[in-house]
Amino acid sequence: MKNTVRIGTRKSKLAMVQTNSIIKMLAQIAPELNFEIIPISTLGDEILDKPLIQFGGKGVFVDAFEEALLSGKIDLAVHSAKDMTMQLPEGLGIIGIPKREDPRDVLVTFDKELTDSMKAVIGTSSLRRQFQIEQYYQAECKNLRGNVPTRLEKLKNGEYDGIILAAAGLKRLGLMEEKQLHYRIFSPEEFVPAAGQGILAVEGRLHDELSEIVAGINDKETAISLKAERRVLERLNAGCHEAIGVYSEVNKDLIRIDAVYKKGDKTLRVKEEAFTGDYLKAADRTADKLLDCVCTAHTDLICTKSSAKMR
Ligand SMILES: NCc1[nH]cc(CCC(=O)O)c1CC(=O)O
Repeated sequence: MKNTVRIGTRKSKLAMVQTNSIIKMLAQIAPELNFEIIPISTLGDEILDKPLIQFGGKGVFVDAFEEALLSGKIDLAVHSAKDMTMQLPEGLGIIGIPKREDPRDVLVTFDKELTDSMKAVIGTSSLRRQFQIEQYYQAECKNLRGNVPTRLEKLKNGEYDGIILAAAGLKRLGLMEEKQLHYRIFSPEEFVPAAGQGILAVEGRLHDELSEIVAGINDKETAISLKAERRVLERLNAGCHEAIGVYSEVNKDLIRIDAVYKKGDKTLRVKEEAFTGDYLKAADRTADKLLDCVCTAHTDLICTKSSAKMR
């Protein structure tokens, strides 16, 4: 096997940090390998003035990588799992899934904390974040794009009273303890994260020698969680233009899945629990219940398995 592995990554600082952390893990299990980082520009990085939903959704961050992987220009690509499309091209797959970083969402404010039910202009382009933050504040959501440091700059410039970011990105960039910033961290129960949030996924060509090496970085529980969460999205046929949160946690023999879905004026919530080995069945049941309710239920809120209420 060639011993220089070329790893494609987006150019943002977060993408670079993520790629370097994967390289560190790989270097530990395969010290004979060398790594070269190949920065790749995607449509999603270049068009910054529109919400993603207006120009093709999630795929805009990953298509260029898949071409590069298939043509052999790169050997691996490092992604935030939550930005990945459901269908990967024939021959490619997620071959490495390390332990999940903090999955939670954080409301970041500058110089102040928001009080409950206060009127506030909130920066986020995510429909999932929009409908959930409305459960806590009288939020008027304004589009917010760009990489994490740019988003924080826009907050500091006073364009927003608060912005919502993933704890994972903030932590990876060392931006979770900035002076003057306040962080309201929501538990996954209070504010359901995006499928795959906080998880890194290494994409590569299936069944080659490298894929066996990369599998060495896998965290079993994270891998199960990611598969379960992605399965729910797949069954709902949900792209990033859907207001949907899916979060799962594996605890030894048990997996719990928690999903919220806003469709029209209905807000649906489903909780499932199953033996870990049945994680796909649990994901299917979660999706079935959501679909069922979208089609038939009169109630605008359902809770199964437990009585957690959204506010
Ligand atoms: N949509 C952008 C994006 N994709 C991945 C992360 C970082 C968090 C993660 O790794 O899941 C972010 C930033 C954010 O949502 O705050």
